Amino acid sequence: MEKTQMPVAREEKILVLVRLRPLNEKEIAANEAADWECINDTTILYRNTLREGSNFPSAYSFDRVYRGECPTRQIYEDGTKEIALSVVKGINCSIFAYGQTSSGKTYTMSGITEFAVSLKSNQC
Ligand SMILES: Nc1ncnc2c1ncn2[C@@H]1O[C@H](COP(=O)(O)OP(=O)(O)OP(=O)(O)O)[C@@H](O)[C@H]1O
Repeated sequence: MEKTQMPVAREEKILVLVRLRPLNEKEIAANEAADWECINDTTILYRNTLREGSNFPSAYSFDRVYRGECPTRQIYEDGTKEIALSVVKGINCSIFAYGQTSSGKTYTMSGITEFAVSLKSNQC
């Protein structure tokens, strides 16, 4: 196929967002420090000194990353609202959370579900 006949690149269908959880009371009391830091809107940095000298990269980029203090509302607005609206319009899509235990999956998914439900009831 000639280059001019190549199909136009399709828009990306999968969006990967990373949300850092703030340290909880127990972690603060134990003087723990967060291992991850958002250094801009798309990159997180691993800053555990145990990894010093390792060959693993310390910066990882995603479609969007959110600091611990970022409210669920913001994550909903710029990360998942459009997807929720598509579902309301009958387009199949899904949102799922992945992460280690106590990382905030339930907290985030319950929060965005509440916003999505209020969006749907506002549309009825
Ligand atoms: N962004 C956040 N801001 C404040 N508190 C948070 C945040 N994320 C999680 N938490 C709190 O951290 C604790 C663990 O969160 P959560 O239960 O959502 O984790 P989980 O990933 O669903 O855990 P598990 O895999 O064990 O079910 C909860 O007490 C929750 O309220």
